[in-house]
Amino acid sequence: MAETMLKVDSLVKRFGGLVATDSLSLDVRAGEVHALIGPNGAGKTTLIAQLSGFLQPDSGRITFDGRDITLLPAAARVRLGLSRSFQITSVLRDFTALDNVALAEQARQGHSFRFWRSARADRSLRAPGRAALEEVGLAHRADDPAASLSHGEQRQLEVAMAMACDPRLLLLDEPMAGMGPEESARMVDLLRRLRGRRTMLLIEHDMDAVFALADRITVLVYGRAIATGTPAEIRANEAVRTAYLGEAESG
Ligand SMILES: Nc1ncnc2c1ncn2[C@@H]1O[C@H](COP(=O)(O)OP(=O)(O)OP(=O)(O)O)[C@@H](O)[C@H]1O
Repeated sequence: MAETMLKVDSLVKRFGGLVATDSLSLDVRAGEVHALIGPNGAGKTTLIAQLSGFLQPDSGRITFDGRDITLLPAAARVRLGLSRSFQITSVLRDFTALDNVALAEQARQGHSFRFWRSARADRSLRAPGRAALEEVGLAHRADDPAASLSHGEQRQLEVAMAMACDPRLLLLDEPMAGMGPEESARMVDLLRRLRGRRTMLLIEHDMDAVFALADRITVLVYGRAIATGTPAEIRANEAVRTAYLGEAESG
């Protein structure tokens, strides 16, 4: 069995009286695409925020490559190879696709976005930037302003921005959000190409995409993991059908 890359042990996060992460444990194995699904408000985003270091858990432990990272700041996690895909709002619209990737890389290295001029000029950032654009299928758009990219291409750009940091584990927070069927299919293709080369934790509402991509799926309901298994196991799981899939299918 593949080694465990990320391990979450009995994680708890409360917002006042609400337990958003409720004694949650899960593991992500090296090389797998692990999807996290669950109804609205299940706690998916809250979990990703704790994994990436934007939220501090109340208790529990997060281990990455055998190292306890529970209290590590976000930037330090990125340097260890744990990278969250950028949100579309962090794409600078007047900058080219390549500039955006170079800036993301520079920001991850701990520099400020204020020094964008040097990022533009810095050749050491441009080669990995081009490679990342190549990897997501956007090389032909490298010199176009981000504003001229379609919604789908901007989301591909977000993935390239995360890839520029050469992550060992990529946290993808709803990469298909707001996409039409064609754009979604393109993103599924992209993630399928990355599969095997990158370990991914994927949060996604698009069940077709999840079942097409995931090696394993964890189902969250009210902050708890009610099941983890292969897509076939999750489909057949009675508790999951009742709590989520049945509801989604009938609704
Ligand atoms: N900063 C916060 N303060 C108070 N409550 C919060 C905060 N962030 C999230 N919550 C609550 O925690 C619960 C989990 O929210 P979260 O956004 O993690 O769910 P989700 O599974 O990502 O939902 P969605 O699929 O709608 O994005 C929800 O009840 C939400 O209202």
